[in-house]
Amino acid sequence: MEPIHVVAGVIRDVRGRILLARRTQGRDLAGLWEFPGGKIEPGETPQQALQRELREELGIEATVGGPLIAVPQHAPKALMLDVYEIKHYRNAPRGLDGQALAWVPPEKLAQYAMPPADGPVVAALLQPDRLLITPEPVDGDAWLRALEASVERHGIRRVQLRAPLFATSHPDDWRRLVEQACASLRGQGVDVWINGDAGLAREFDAGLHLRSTQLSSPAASEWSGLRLAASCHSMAELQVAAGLRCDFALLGPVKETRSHPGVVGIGWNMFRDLRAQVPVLPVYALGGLGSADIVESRRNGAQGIAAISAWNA
Ligand SMILES: Nc1nc2c([nH]c(=O)n2[C@@H]2O[C@H](COP(=O)(O)OP(=O)(O)OP(=O)(O)O)[C@@H](O)[C@H]2O)c(=O)[nH]1
Ligand SMILES: [Mg+2]
Repeated sequence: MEPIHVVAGVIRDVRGRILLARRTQGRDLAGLWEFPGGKIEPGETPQQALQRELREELGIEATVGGPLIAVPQHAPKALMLDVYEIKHYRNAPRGLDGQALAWVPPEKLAQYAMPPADGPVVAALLQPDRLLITPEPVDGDAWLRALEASVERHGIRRVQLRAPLFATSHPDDWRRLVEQACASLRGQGVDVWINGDAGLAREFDAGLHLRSTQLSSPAASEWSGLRLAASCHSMAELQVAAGLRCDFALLGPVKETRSHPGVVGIGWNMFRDLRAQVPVLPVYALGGLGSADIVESRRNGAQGIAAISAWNA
């Protein structure tokens, strides 16, 4: 069955607060908060549909801006939640269907109970759209300096410290590098994640980025209290990541990569289809992608791009 195409708007007031509407009784998902909007009718463009919905539901005349993210969802209902920024609008929004309205500071959005597909929308508003994954160090000091420079040059706000070979062959050097990297990246305002090692994540108060192999035997007690993210290659792994309430997952490879030559990517259609199985979970796309792919990734339901090669040059 074709998914229902739903358009919704991010409407801000002069203080930067965002408008949520509460779904009224007697409809599906009653009582949950949502971004105002509704279903596209035959013959309408998404922008026309959104203008009409906002006129009908809120009494405003809106100018639709750029797309934020389009979240595909398979179940419980097949839909595509296609969200746009509202550039400006005339009239003060009112709940014309009797729905309650709330102006919510962005950092408080997570306190409102929303439908599953809104999870990635809120993440797209609040969290970084690019995630840098480190390469293996050759020389530790050079690795650290290069990391700081890449973060600066590419405007990176989220980093995964990953070096499985070096971490195994030089565990003490790796621990020291992780310590230095955490200190310096935090000074640059970066959210730091550590690949695979719960002990290091705990010691340096970073998130734990789970390898896909760790998802097959979840060590819930060892990970308790840590922020979790996960690398996934299949629907089953994505479902484990969602079950662990990961902050986000990585899914790929979308295209063939320099680090894995000869491994064919899954492509955007497959990416979208897989991520639609776990609507609530923010998912970065990776594999042969960089800054130029962020817009397309958002059209396919991604939080953005994760990459080694693109941002370590
Ligand atoms: N407007 C809106 N709909 C959402 C959001 N998240 C989400 O899952 N949906 C789902 O998308 C569908 C939107 O349909 P709707 O009920 O608002 O449709 P509508 O305004 O055209 O009115 P209708 O109820 O008369 O059909 C619902 O199944 C709703 O649960 C959201 O943030 N905003
Ligand atoms: Mg509606």
